[in-house]
Amino acid sequence: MKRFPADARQTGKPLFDSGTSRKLLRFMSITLLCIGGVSAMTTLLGSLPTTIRWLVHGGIIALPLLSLALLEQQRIRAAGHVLLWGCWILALLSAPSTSGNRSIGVTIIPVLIVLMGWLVAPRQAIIMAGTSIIALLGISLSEHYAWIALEGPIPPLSRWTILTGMILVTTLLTALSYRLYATRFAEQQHLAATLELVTERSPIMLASVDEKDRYRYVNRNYAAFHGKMPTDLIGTPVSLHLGPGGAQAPILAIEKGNGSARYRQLRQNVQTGTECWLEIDAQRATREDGIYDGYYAILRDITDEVRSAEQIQFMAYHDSLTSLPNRTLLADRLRQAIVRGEREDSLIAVCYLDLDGFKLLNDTWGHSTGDMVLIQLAARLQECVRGTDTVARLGGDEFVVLIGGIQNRQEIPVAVGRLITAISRPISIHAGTEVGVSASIGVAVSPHDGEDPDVLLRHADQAMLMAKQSGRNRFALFDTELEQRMRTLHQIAASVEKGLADGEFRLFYQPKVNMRLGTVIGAEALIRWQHPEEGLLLPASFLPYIEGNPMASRLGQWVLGEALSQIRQWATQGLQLSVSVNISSHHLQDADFTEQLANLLDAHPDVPAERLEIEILETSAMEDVEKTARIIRASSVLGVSFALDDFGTGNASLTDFRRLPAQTLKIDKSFVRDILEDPEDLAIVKSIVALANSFERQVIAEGLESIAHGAPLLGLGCDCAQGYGIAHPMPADAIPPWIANWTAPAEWLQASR
Ligand SMILES: Nc1nc2c(ncn2[C@@H]2O[C@H](COP(=O)(O)OP(=O)(O)OP(=O)(O)O)[C@@H](O)[C@H]2O)c(=O)[nH]1
Repeated sequence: MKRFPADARQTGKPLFDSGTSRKLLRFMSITLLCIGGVSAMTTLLGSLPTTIRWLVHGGIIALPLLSLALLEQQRIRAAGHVLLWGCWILALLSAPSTSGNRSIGVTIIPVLIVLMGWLVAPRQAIIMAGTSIIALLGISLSEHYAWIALEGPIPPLSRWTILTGMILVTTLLTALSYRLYATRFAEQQHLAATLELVTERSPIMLASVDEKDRYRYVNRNYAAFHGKMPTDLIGTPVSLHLGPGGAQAPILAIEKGNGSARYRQLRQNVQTGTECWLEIDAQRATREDGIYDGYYAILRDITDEVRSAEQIQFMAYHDSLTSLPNRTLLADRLRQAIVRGEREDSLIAVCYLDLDGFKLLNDTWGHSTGDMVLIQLAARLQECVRGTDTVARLGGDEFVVLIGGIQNRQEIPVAVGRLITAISRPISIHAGTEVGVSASIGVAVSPHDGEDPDVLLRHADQAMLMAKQSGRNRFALFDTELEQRMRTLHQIAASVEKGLADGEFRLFYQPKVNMRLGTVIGAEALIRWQHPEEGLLLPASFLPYIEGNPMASRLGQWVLGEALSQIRQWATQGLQLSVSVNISSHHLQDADFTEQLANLLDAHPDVPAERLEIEILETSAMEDVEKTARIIRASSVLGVSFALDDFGTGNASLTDFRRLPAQTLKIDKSFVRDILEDPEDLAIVKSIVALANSFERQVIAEGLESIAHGAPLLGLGCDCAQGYGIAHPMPADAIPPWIANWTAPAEWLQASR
């Protein structure tokens, strides 16, 4: 019978190991065979009835042979049983022939009992001892009442000599057995005590349940888990503490697992009131006869393991800052959404968000404030979508929102509009301080723009870049034309990069003059691309394509450096000329623009910073007046001056204008071109000049197409101009001779008087 662990004290095993048992049994069998041979030739059993005599003779031969055969098959215990029980029966059968229970045969019974304990099992030895007493009692009674009147001849050996020998052997064997039993018992006691110590001290919970589903044994931990003492549980039905379902669970698991089962279960720790994950190892117990005897279970609290596995799992699929799904989980959700969309015949909008100017926010307020903003935005985005939709962070300032269940495309702008509104609400970063954030969003719609997660994400990303390039804080829907355009943009940016590396870019210079004084006041640097196959290209054929691309900033830096080198070169030729350079709004918005400028000026120490002027489009300055003003102020500290290019086209309000510390206004050529015929344009130019005068700014007319255009400008107080009417842009080495030869037309001098 298997019991755990109380029954560990009773092993029921023989004292001898199988090797010793085998040797002993073999020895005994052979000895018995010899005895059998000798006894067959003597008249030892002569007084017995013939049948019993032959039975005893046959037994003495058959038993050892059978035992030896069983030993051959490694069936040691069976061999032991056959031999010992067989000898015992033969001893009893032959007892009457040699004077009943005083016979020599009977004297071997104690020896057999001791051997039974050694070789087969202590329990069998006890049975043999008990039945021996009954059998011997029966023999004594039969002798007394002379039921059996068998009196044979006295055996040739002296009965007393054999008796004494047998008593000595039995005493010796008994003493030996006692020692062996005592040692084994002490070992068992020690093992049981150790087991008890281990089971009670270990964090493991143990329970043994009987065949009627009652606790047979529980250790202290198990009982404590249920808020009880072991004595409160032992003997009570399991269902009383775990409910019928809880009581059935291990039994079902064992049945399913063919005798043993390992499974996990979430259970309430009654003592602490917390929920715990338990790992349960259950094993069916069976009695020796194979009958079900309940089960025992080892339970381990694996809550920490489960929690940390959950944590690791969470970290593998979520962004650590915002706890939003990461790229891996997003791909999975997107796959599921595509399948759901196909099933429900609905659309999925994949919205790719990239915050605008987040680098500057980080640089201005610090990385931890940036983190705070990202966390707040993550929460806002989640508020904008349904529980079935997904908001993921890809890293940096990039998020993706999956919106499913869309029935028609008209719903998309509404949903994306909600995202834009949520993002643009001011975010409080410190007590009383708020920042404004915007995002550019690209939207790809499944199934039209792709049915594969990677393709959809790529298309949404491309659309997002378009939204960025079209001015930020807006969204763009992906379309195939857009993809083509993106590809073209990418190719142009790559060839510009190559052209820059191969030195194919040139700067041309267009003189700027003071018409009233008849002097050259500077030159505007204008980029040209000496393309190896397409010849000299004007900026309109490549600049718009790299707008918003990092290449634009790199090209802008090259222009600034080249212009500074040219100023220095002209100075060495005795020509002190100021140069203005056009800078794109994206380049100006580079977080390190002022730093780039300072580095370039440092690289040209002999060029006075005042000789450099930066022209920015009025329209782009108006996109973020505050930011542009900040950059202008920071760069002006270096000595560089600024001009607002194409002035009059950007609808700058007076407030904006006042906030922008640019020293010069360049009147857009569209107004200058028609001043001779169009009184409205003349009026515009007049008001710009008046505005410049009121705010003490310089003013210069762009696109002066003829000498005739000069006089009205001079009449309005606009003394400076540039344009084809004065000179076309020309290579740098053409500038000195042009200046040397240029004189102001007489009409201008007259108009100036
Ligand atoms: N605070 C914070 N900043 C991050 C984190 N990861 C990336 N960034 C920063 O986020 C900025 C992302 O900048 P970009 O998207 O390249 O540039 P941007 O300034 O947003 O410019 P545009 O996208 O062109 O509008 C970089 O400065 C990164 O250093 C983060 O976990 N926390």
